[in-house]
Formats: sequence, C-alpha cells, structure tokens
Amino acid sequence: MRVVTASEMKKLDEKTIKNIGIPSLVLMERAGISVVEALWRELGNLSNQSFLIICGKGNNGGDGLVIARELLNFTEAVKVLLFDSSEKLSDDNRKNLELFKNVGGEVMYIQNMNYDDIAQLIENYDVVVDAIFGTGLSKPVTSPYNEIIDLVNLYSKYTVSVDLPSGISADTGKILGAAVKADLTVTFEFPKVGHILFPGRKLTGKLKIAKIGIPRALQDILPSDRFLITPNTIKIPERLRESNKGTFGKVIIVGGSPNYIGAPLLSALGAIRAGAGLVYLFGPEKVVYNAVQFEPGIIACPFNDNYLTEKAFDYLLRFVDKKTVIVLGPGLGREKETEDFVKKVLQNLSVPMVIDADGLYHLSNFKDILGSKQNIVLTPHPGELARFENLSVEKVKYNYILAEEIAIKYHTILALKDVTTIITNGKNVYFNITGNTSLSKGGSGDILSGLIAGFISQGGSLLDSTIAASYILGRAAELYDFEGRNKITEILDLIPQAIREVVS
Ligand SMILES: NC(=O)C1=CN([C@@H]2O[C@H](COP(=O)(O)OP(=O)(O)OC[C@H]3O[C@@H](n4cnc5c(N)ncnc54)[C@H](O)[C@@H]3O)[C@@H](O)[C@H]2O)[C@H](O)CC1
Ligand SMILES: [K+]
Repeated sequence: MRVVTASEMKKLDEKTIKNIGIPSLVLMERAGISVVEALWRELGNLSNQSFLIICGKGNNGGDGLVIARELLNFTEAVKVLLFDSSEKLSDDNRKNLELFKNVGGEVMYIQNMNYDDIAQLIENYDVVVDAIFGTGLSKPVTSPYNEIIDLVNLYSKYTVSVDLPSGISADTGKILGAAVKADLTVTFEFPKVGHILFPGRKLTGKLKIAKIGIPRALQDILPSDRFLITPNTIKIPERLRESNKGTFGKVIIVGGSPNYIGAPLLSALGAIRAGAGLVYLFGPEKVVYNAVQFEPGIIACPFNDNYLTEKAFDYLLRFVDKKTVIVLGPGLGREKETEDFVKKVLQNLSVPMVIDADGLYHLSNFKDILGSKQNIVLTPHPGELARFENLSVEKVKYNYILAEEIAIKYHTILALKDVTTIITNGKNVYFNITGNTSLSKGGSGDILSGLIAGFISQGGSLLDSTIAASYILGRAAELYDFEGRNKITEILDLIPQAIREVVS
C-alpha cells in the first residue's frame, strides 16, 4: 500500500478536480461521510451520542462541517466550534458552513469564549471531531490553536481526527507545536508518512483509510517509492516438497565473544526459524559449544581463541561456498584485532552478507569498501546508524530520506530498525509497523539478522528477505502479546505461525 506526502495528495486532488472534473465539494462530501461511517462502525448507534466538531478555516475544517451536517441526521446534539468569525475560509469550507447553518446547525466562536468555558464544552460532549488542520498544516501551530489542542487532549472523552491529528506533519509525523492525540483517525485514499512515523503514528490512534473517489487511474502520477508493508507485500521463497537440506541454502553466523555468547546463537535460531537448510555458527569455541548445547541443529565451527582475529579468516574460508549467506556481527565484540578479521571478510568474500551490531561498528572504520560490494544488508538501529554516519540520533531517527541516500551511497539494502522500521534499497522505501514491546529487549535484532539471512539462503532477494523478516518478526510478537514479559526466545517459537499466515 502506498504511503503519500501532503504535496502528492494535493496533486491527486487537483488532477481529480481539474483533469477528471469531479468537483472538490463532492470529494469533501465523500470525505465527511466516510468519517461518519467510521464513527458509526466504531461507536455503534450515533443517535445517543453528542458531537463537538472543531473546525479550522481550510478544507480539513470543510470536512468537519460536512460531518456536522451529516451527524444532524442522527442526533441534534451536534455543535460546531470555529476559531474566528473574521477568518478567511476556503471556498469549500465557506460553502459547507452555509449548508450546515441551512439545516439548523449551531456554530460557536472560540474568540467569544474563555478557555474554561471551552474546556467545559469539550468535557460535555461524548465525541470531539478534530477538523482543525490536515495536510495543509505548514508551520508550527500557535495561539489559539495550541491551547485548543491542549484542551482537547485534556478534556475530550473520545477524539476522532479528520485526515490527520491536527498538529502532526503529514510528511514527517513530527509534532508542529502541539498536536491532537486521537483515538481514531480517518484518512483518505492513502496513509500519509505522518501516520506511519512516530510520534504521528502514536497520536493517530486507530487508523482507517477511506476511499473518497480519487480515480485509480490517477494513482500512477504518484512516485511509487514509499510503501506500507502489508501481508501482500511479503515474498517468501516457496518450499518445494522434493528437496533436501541443501535445497534451502546455508547460513553462517559469524560472531560471538566472551561477553556476548547469546547473540550469535539467537541469530542462528532466527536463520533456522526462517527455514535455512544448514546453519553454521562460526565463533570463539566457548560460544560455539554453548550454542550447540542449546540447539544441536547448529553446525559448530569453533575458533580456538576468545575473539575472532585475522587468523580466523582462513579457518572461516573452509566453510564458505557460493551458496553461503553470512551474518556478520552478532556479539563480535569491539577488539581491534576483530576489526582486522571483519575487514578481511569484506575484502575477500562476495557472498550475500547481513551486517549487524558490532559488524557495523568495525565496518564504520572502512566504509569505502562497500563501494566494491554488491549484496550487503545493513541492519542498524538509529544509534548504530548515527555512529556509522557520524550524525546525531535525532537527525537519523525516522529519517527515511536520509536512509534512502545512505542506501544509495553504499548501494546496500538498509533496514533502519525502530518501532516503525524503514527498509530501503535507495529507490523504494518500505515501512514496517508490525511488532510490540515484546521485541523491545536485547536479542530481537540478532534474531532479525538470522531471519533475513535465512530467507536469502532459500532464494529470496536481499530486499524481499529483509522486508519479510521485519514483518514476520513483528507479527510473531503480535501473535501472543506478552506485553514485554517474554523471553526473547519465545518469539522464535511463534515465527512459523507468522510465516504460515502470509504464505497460506
Ligand atoms: N483527497 C483528499 O485527501 C481530500 C482532502 N480534503 C481535506 O482537505 C484537507 C487539506 O485542506 P487545506 O485547506 O489544504 O489545509 P488544512 O485544512 O489542513 O489547513 C487549513 C489552513 O490552515 C493554514 N495553516 C497551515 N498551518 C497553519 C498554522 N500553523 N497556523 C494557522 N494556520 C495554518 C493553511 O492556510 C491551511 O490552508 C485535508 O487534510 C482533508 O481533510 C478535502 O476536503 C477532500 C479531498
Ligand atoms: K485534523
């Protein structure tokens, strides 16, 4: 499913109105009705509820006035709150204000009230409809908008936002001054970036996407480069019955050090749960023997030292063949001699690699090597990417445009792991929103790295495998929400069911 920006949505609107000839008032009417329908589905009988619709001066406010007029067909307990009687309203807003009044609708102006009265008013209604700003928000909100938004957040019993929570940037999900915290948001035709990235995603509440008649034929004008990952985005290699362990590829997890014994094991378990045919663990002997105790399905490649040093490379070579996929990094440690090992691996091996954790730490000291590589997946979290690029976490977090640039610069697949994970090959961007706090603990990234490699080893492309792994890991966590009180290994046990959901 495409994810759009404000300007892309505006362009779609304009083409629909100017090229196709569907009047803007028709689009507004359908938008407004779709919100009432969503409210009816969410709240059931609307006739016994009361509604306060807070309208801005633009078309978001116009939608609100359509909603108000339609709600009057269910109940008389409908009131519209406008900001300033002298405000210059958009044409469609003004028209719908007139229609609302024509059907006996009641309007109040914030300019004539004090904040206590407004707080009281908000508190007296069952539902507040936030139709202040939508995709037209262009700068941080100021008085009186921010005060009203704060009052809605303080006193509203149930808030539904039209198109976007007012105050949220459609293009970034950032709060511009102040923003409404909605229980439900009804948007039109496509999710906006602001619904997908935090804090916009949190303030959106439950998101409903309504069709309002934008012709499908026009959608080709949209750049096809931003997508919300849904089950039908997922491509997982088919598992033919006539097969043997060699059919499903070979993954070598390269990692481990005295303080990080579990990380490479978790990565190996991720590869096993993805369905890889052979999963090797190449690491310090203590780490490897520990892993095989836990999971005898892992093939042991113990290196007789506490850390993987340059000497380990020749030993690793014995296990690598052209079908191998390597996960480089889980628990590697940050010893200088390990960096020499990592450099040698990157200089001499051209097999697909998923580079995570301390693999990224070492790689950051010789990034130019990526210029000569073809099939690398980098899986940093914001802190690791900030360090990798010598930027602040603030600059990096949820910055999908920067992520695209980095993927192009190093021509890799980049998975910027977060509550919304951003996956990009530099051309397209995919947003993953599955998961919950059961993944907010050590080891989830290790599992992900193995899961990605496991899908690649079965024939998945680097991009498809990264998308599938991110979605599947999140879905596994959702299948039984431990609310964070889980062992990370319990998520592994739910991966087969999460895969079955998308392949069946
Ligand atoms: N196809 C669709 O998606 C349709 C969407 N509709 C609705 O139209 C709005 C967008 O309307 P627009 O008039 O462009 O802007 P807003 O109503 O979001 O904003 C109102 C107005 O406010 C001004 N403004 C911007 N920032 C600030 C600020 N910080 N302080 C004060 N004023 C500000 C600016 O001039 C804006 O124009 C979309 O969200 C949908 O709800 C159509 O109704 C139907 C089709
Ligand atoms: K809104």
